[in-house]
Amino acid sequence: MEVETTQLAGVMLIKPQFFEDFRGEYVETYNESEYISKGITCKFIQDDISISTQNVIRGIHGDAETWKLISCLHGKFYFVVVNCDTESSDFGKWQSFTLSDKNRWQILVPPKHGNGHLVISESTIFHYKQTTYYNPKGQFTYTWNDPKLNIWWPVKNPIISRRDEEGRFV
Ligand SMILES: Cc1cn([C@H]2C[C@H](O)[C@@H](COP(=O)(O)OP(=O)(O)O[C@H]3O[C@@H](C)C(=O)[C@@H](O)[C@H]3O)O2)c(=O)[nH]c1=O
Repeated sequence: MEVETTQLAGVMLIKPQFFEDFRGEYVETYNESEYISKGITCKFIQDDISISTQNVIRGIHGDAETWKLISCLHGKFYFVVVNCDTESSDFGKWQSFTLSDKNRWQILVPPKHGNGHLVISESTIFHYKQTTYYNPKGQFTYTWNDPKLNIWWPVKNPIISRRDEEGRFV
């Protein structure tokens, strides 16, 4: 696997190796010792998936504690990471990536960063590992089109949840 830095400090792009043969494909999606050897030393304690249909945006969500390792198990999505640390000079800096079941890319998202994804394929399975247990009270939410962040999305009218429409800070 290859691990690359990105335009955002602490955010890493991981490109796992995948193997194809006449039966299909094989990918190791996580291997603790290999990730540690590449500098990804977070202790992941919870795994999650969400399944969404085309044109859905989930996010922008984050919190002050959690590292997330994001991947696309099925389909394709446009994925955005944004620095949400109001004390950082990089607040509002964002970068986008396209994750799919073809490229198998993963993104490591540090605490105080928000993430959101737009489903491009008919449906997608968004998967992530995280270093904390679910704590909805600790999470922040920015709307996908918050002018403070000014993120470019390849869509004008996404399907979003009530929380994501309001950009609630819980
Ligand atoms: C996030 C989460 C949700 N849930 C439940 C609560 C709720 O009833 C249902 C749906 O939750 P939400 O509406 O918050 O799901 P969603 O809007 O998909 O929230 C997620 O968005 C992406 C972008 C992330 O990065 C995640 O960290 C998470 O914030 O799932 C859990 O049981 N455990 C969890 O870890």
